[in-house]
Amino acid sequence: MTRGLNAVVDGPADAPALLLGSSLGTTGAMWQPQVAALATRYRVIRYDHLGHGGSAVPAGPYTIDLLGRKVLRLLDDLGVARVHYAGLSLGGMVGMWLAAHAPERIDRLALLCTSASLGPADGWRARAATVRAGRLDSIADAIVERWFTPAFAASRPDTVAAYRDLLVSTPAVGYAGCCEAIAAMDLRPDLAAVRAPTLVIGAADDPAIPPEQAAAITERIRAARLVVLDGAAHLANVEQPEAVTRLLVDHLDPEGAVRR
Ligand SMILES: O=C(O)CC1=CCC(=O)O1
Repeated sequence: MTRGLNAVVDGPADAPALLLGSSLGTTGAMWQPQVAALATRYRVIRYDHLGHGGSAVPAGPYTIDLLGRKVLRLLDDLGVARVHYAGLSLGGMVGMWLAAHAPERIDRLALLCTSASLGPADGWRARAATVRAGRLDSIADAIVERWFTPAFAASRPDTVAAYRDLLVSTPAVGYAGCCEAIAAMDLRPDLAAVRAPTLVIGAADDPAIPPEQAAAITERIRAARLVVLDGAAHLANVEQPEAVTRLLVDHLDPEGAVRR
C-alpha cells in the first residue's frame, strides 16, 4: 500500500473544481503563473504526479493508466465528483486518459504542449535508465533547454534556474517511472471516446512536443479547438503566462467569455 498523490488547493471551497496536471520533472508549482487568476473563479487543485513532488514514489515502471487511476483516487479522497481539467505535457497525457476512461468526471478539458503518443520508446527507456543510474543532473540542461526559448532563457535566467532546480529535485525512481509510462503510451485510440469540450494548445517553438502533435490530437477529439501560441517553447504557461491564463479562463467559462 503506497501513499497517494500530493495536492495543493487554492480558491473558494464552493467554486467549481479545476484540476491542474503538470509536466514530467515538475510539480503543481509549475502552474504558479496561473493560480492567482484561476483561483478567483475555481477551486484549483494542483496535484503532483506519482513519483513527483510530495506524492508517493513506488518503484516503477508506471503506466499512464496507473497515473490516471491515482488521480481518480485523489478526487475520491477530496470528495470531488466532477472537475475541469487542464494539463501540460505529461499532465495533458493523464488528462486525455481521464477524459476517455472517466468521462463522467471531466467537464471541460484543456491540453497543453502534449501528445497522445510520444516515441521513440527506446529514447524514453534510455532516459529512464540514465536517471535510475543517478544521472538526472547530467541531462538536466539538455531537458531544460527545450522548456524555454533562447530569448526567454536569456532574459529570465532566475526563472530557468528555478525550473531546473525543480527538475533535479524529482525523485529518480519517480522520474524514470514516468518516462517508462510515456514509452509505453498510445492514447490515440482513446481519443474518440473523449466527449469533453477540449481546448488544445501547442507552442510554435516547442522542440520537445512540436505543435503538429497538438493538431493531431485536435483531429481525433470530437469537440476540440486548436490554438498555437507564438513565442513559447515547452513550458508555454510559464513563457506566455497571460495568454495561457486568458485561453483557459475563456475556455472553461465560454458564456463568461462572451460577457467579458
Ligand atoms: O521534459 C521533456 O523532455 C519533455 C516532456 C515530455 C513529457 C513531459 O511532461 O515533458
